[in-house]
Amino acid sequence: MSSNAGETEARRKRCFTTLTEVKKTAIAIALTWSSTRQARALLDAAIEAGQENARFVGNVMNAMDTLRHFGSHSWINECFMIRAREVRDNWRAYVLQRLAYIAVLGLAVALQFAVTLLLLIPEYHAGAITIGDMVLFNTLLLQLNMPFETVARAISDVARSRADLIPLGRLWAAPEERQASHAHDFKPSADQLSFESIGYAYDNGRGVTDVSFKAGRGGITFLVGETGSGKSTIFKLALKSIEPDYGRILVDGTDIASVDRADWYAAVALVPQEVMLLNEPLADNILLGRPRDEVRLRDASKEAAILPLIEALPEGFETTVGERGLKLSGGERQRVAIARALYGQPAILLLDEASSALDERTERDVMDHIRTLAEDVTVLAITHRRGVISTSDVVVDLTDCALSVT
Ligand SMILES: Nc1ncnc2c1ncn2[C@@H]1O[C@H](COP(=O)(O)OP(=O)(O)OP(=O)(O)O)[C@@H](O)[C@H]1O
Repeated sequence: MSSNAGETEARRKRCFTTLTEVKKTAIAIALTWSSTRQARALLDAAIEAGQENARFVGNVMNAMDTLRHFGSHSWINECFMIRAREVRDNWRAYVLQRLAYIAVLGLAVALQFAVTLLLLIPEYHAGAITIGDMVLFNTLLLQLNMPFETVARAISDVARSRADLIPLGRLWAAPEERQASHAHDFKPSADQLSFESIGYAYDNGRGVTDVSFKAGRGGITFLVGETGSGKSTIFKLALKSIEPDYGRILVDGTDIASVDRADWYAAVALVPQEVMLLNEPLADNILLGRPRDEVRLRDASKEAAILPLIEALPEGFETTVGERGLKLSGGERQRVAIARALYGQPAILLLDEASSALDERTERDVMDHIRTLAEDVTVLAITHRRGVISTSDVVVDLTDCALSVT
């Protein structure tokens, strides 16, 4: 009779244990399913934000020269901080969600373990279960560690992401180029640019030699010449990216070597061959962090022959241009770059084959606008297409650096 009662009691306990296990498994599966769905969304957002940030960082690295040239440090820092914060917030949301899930799961496992142990220890004493069963519990206990390992991995991922961002921050914050030792406030008046017997040799001995010419207002000064004749080198010298080995570059009689770089950049604008665009609104791509002036923004866009296109867009100046400006054609990208240069109302404008991606008609429109501007601005342009040159322009032929002005 008592052995029957004992068996019934043992069966009841086994039933209870099995039921508890089934319930716990069902709850764990439901919890894991719903939590994983939520975590996936958060993880996707975190990875997306990370990738977006990486793309942004890549663009910024490619565009370092342009951004420095337009004095966009604080704007780009701000953009960078916003994105870095977004990445951090997304990862934090993901980690917190995982932590909550793991905490609930861990508690449930611990509770189940405690209850099961309480029930099974008397069974073991009664000889109903073996030591092997107890080892099984030990295995369960070890499994409790796994969620915590996941947390540790997530935290180390966050730490690694942060570590990835810090070097860029340091790079960006690094001191810029050395400034002219006797720098002074500089404002060009007549904007006449004179190259006087300039020579520059790269490490490989190539470069330019004895280049002399003058560029002033009233027409565009075109630099022409065979490939490798030194056109881009002349631009690098004019932008103070490199310093001449001999000779002088004067602006209104002042050697630009003595002009502070920031003052020089404020006076000179470059439209490069390779246009750098960020996946930001058109207005931001033109302003690059400079204070927004609606009239100037419209005027610059009009002079760059891109205003009608911008106004035809549903979001106008607020339209984002896509990754590296992919939503725009080559010609449109160049016109944005021209508007960007003109927005700063420069005294000297450098165009590095700035209209080469435009179709003939648009190129003519843009160059006509620029020719009008050349009444008030000194425009120096590199071109391979002689067709864009008009009779009012000046041509500096750099072929073999044997300079001839026609
Ligand atoms: N960073 C550099 N390092 C070494 N040599 C260079 C460098 N940049 C240009 N050169 C050399 O200096 C010379 C002038 O080059 P530059 O790029 O100024 O010519 P370019 O007239 O602009 O050519 P292209 O019409 O092909 O753009 C060439 O012989 C070129 O190989």
